[in-house]
Amino acid sequence: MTEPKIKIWKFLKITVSSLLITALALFTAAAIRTLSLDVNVGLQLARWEKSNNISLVIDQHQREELLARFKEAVRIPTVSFSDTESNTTALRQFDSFLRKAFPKVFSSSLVHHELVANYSHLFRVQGSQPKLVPYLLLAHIDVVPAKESDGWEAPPFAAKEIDDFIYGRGTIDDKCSLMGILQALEYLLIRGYAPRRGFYIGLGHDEEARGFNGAMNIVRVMKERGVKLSFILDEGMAVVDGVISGLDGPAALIGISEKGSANVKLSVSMAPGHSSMPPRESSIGILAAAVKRLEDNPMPRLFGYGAERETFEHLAHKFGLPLKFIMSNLWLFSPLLGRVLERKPLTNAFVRTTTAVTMFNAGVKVNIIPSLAEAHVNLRIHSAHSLQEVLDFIQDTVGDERVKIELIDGFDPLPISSSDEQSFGFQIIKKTVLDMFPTLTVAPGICIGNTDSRHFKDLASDIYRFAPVWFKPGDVQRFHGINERISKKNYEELIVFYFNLIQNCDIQKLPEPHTSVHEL
Ligand SMILES: CCCCCCCC/C=C\CCCCCCCC(=O)N[C@@H](CC(C)C)C(=O)O
Ligand SMILES: [Zn+2]
Ligand SMILES: [Zn+2]
Repeated sequence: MTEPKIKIWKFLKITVSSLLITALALFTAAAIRTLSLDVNVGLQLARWEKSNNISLVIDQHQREELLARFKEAVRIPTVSFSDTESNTTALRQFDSFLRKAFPKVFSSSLVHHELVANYSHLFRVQGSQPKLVPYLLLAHIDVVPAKESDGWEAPPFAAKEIDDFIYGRGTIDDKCSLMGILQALEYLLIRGYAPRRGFYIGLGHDEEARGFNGAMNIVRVMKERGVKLSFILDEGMAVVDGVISGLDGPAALIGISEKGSANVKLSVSMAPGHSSMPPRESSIGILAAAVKRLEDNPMPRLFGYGAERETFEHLAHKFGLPLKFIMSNLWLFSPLLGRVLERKPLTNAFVRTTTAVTMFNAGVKVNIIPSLAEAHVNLRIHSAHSLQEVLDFIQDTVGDERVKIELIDGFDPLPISSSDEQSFGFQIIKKTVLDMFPTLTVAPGICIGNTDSRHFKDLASDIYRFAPVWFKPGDVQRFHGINERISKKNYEELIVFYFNLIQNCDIQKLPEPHTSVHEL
């Protein structure tokens, strides 16, 4: 499989002279604007409240036990096959497994547990200072289907260990977070920890089938109780290491929004007939032409108008020149960078609303002119676009009244969560990451897929999508793909991350910010 790296160094093929001419022309036109060399320099926190955090020391025996528990979780095939079909036997088995694996969590007087919609779980961990607004950690129990015959190196529900990695469906999506959160809480409770700030843990059972039963019912229960949250942390983004070429060192991308989505059905109906007397145009031909027009006319380039702009501005200082300069001045160069990023599917996803034709059905027999041809198009909506604008664009591009266009489901891009120095959730996550991995660059990111957290948007204005799962070159394809795996070390890091994060959330307020912007 081809590695979907950002071919940043293709920039080098852009001649220095053309770059300078463009820059100078635009610079003159925008003479009152100031060029910056690095917009991220000042974004560091000054001083944190002194804390007495317990540090997590894991001995060899505990290491073996925590890995055995994780493997057991992966071996339970909690597959969501579709919106209506899931493995309910496995979901019930998973419930029993959790109670056995984390006895302290299920027996502590500080923890209230309830089953929601039969298979989802909601935990409320009581804080000693009720004035501190609680937060929510989310993960999901279900996984997408996996077949060994697709090319897995190990059976997908065996949790086999190969070269210090555990292979299996759910190892990164999302049982590592689920088990990491509960294992961290188990360890904290064993050590006698009682949080100052209360928090919730929500484990949905049908995220891979849109979360309509699990997450949505957890939301309903929380709304009925009038819960308001300071922030939410769910799956989504990760630590990328060598995935963005030209970037010096690994980066933790904390998702501050996620793209919107739309599923649109296109259909053409005609009178059926004998294939010996074909009409000049068939339903298949008309529909195929419409689909081709959609593929040939991608949605407009919007790079720089959405939250993706912040990602590149934050990462700018980790690139060499000229990229550092370009990314630090996206007010000038975003059209240029957008053109480069659109060349690869992974980075194109950050540039525009994407259009994917995912299903095409027509015809029942070789000698019958088909009466109905149908195609499904899945669109992922850029944060500067709206669902309505996308539907209007499809209508204009198809431009054929014989093609019926129906919106099956869809939603706008999610609001953009705060990521400044006053942002409690973002800064707590950032501090927790940097305490563990001091050399990482932390930047806000956009989640190109959707997560259960979108159902919780009325409960918190700040939603983050992140876990410190390390993605190296080739790993992004393991997500919903073959050979999904996590290293034993990385799983242990996730436990430490949640263990520290929960304690870091106990601080009363963030330290005072300080800023400085270096200008040319
Ligand atoms: C600037 C380049 C940055 C590259 C970052 C790459 C990091 C990629 C890491 C993970 C891939 C994104 C996965 C996001 C989670 C998606 C979960 C999912 O599949 N959700 C479903 C939900 C649906 C409602 C069933 C979806 O289809 O989106
Ligand atoms: Zn997931
Ligand atoms: Zn998934």
